[in-house]
Amino acid sequence: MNIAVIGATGYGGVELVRFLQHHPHVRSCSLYSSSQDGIDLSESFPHVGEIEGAILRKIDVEQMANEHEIVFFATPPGVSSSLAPALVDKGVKVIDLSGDFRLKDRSVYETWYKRQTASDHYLQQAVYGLTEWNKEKIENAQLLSNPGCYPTATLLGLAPLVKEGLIEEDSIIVDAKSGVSGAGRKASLNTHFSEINENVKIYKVNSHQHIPEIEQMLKTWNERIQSITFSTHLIPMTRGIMATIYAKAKKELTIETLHDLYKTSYKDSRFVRIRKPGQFPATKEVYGSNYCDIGVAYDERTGRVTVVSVIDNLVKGAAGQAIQNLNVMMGWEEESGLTLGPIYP
Ligand SMILES: NC(=O)C1=CN([C@@H]2O[C@H](COP(=O)(O)OP(=O)(O)OC[C@H]3O[C@@H](n4cnc5c(N)ncnc54)[C@H](OP(=O)(O)O)[C@@H]3O)[C@@H](O)[C@H]2O)C=CC1
Ligand SMILES: CC(=O)N[C@@H](CCC(=O)OP(=O)(O)O)C(=O)O
Repeated sequence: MNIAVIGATGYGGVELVRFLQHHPHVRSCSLYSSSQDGIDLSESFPHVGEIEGAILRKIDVEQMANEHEIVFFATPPGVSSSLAPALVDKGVKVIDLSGDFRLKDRSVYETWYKRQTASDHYLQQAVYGLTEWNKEKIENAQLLSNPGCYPTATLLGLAPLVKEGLIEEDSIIVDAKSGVSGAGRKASLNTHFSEINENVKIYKVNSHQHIPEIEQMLKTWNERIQSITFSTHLIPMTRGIMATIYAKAKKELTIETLHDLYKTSYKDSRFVRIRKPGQFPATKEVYGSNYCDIGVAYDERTGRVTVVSVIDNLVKGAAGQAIQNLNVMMGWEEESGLTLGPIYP
């Protein structure tokens, strides 16, 4: 299998390289850069060591289509929507980590991302890669749109409740926190040390681009869901997302029924772990791994459910889930290359 990674010099891309290096079905992959062709990836990232194919190559879609069966995009918005269609037309399988193909309605993308994306033909063809809940479509996907980091944590946390119709459709509130690597490697005023250290910042209030992505998926599970309240915070850590989700139950529940629902919903999901009643996950418990860990609670006084869902934004929230999707698309074992557990402490 000839694999290519575009954007290998970024955080998502180099995380793909880390996993692909140890993937049992991948012998080598070619790495592409729009700004550093001819340079060895280990110049930017000494931790990857001396690897085959480490010399970054210039992006040339025609030549890539001839050489590769699979191309990953780990690039900023706007790149895959302009380059991927030509690859797809030539029969290449594309896995895109950016948001370019996630929203089915172009006008919604333009409103939230403030830019243009690909034509409807490709948007409709793209399969949303929330692996645990979309496996049948992923198996046959040629253009795979990997979910955003916050949507992955949020949707895995909400799915059992929404699918079972257990919560009031207009009552969902998501309070999410992210480590700074979620913003990518490029330096910016908002993410440099003295802005982040000993600080917590809320950002993109009611305007985060992941709001329509989450709502789009929730609506496919329950068409009565219209909108959610979703807020994001930057916290002083490198990796990790915690999504704390609140919703009003339609009828009285018990913690036992809730816990059973989650256990049953994810009984065949290798990468989703449900905490025992009364226990909740922390981001360090998934650090560096492809796990999504979930804890649930029911407050008898208010009739509200609380769900806590944690992931590593660069793994289950990006490169790990992308490789999980590659495995499903190729008919390989779903956990191939992803079996390493979290790093702790
Ligand atoms: N960081 C995260 O936790 C997550 C990120 N994502 C998404 O994944 C994508 C990559 O994110 P991340 O790795 O964090 O970002 P980074 O900023 O760390 O890396 C992006 C890479 O894209 C390449 N690039 C920039 N402009 C272009 C261009 N015009 N054409 C081709 N390549 C370009 C750059 O490499 P070079 O200059 O070498 O070409 C750069 O290293 C983004 O869309 C992001 O939103 C999704 C989920 C989680
Ligand atoms: C901490 C941080 O800044 N996170 C980024 C995640 C961006 C991302 O993953 O963007 P797409 O999924 O839309 O490509 C953010 O909140 O915008």
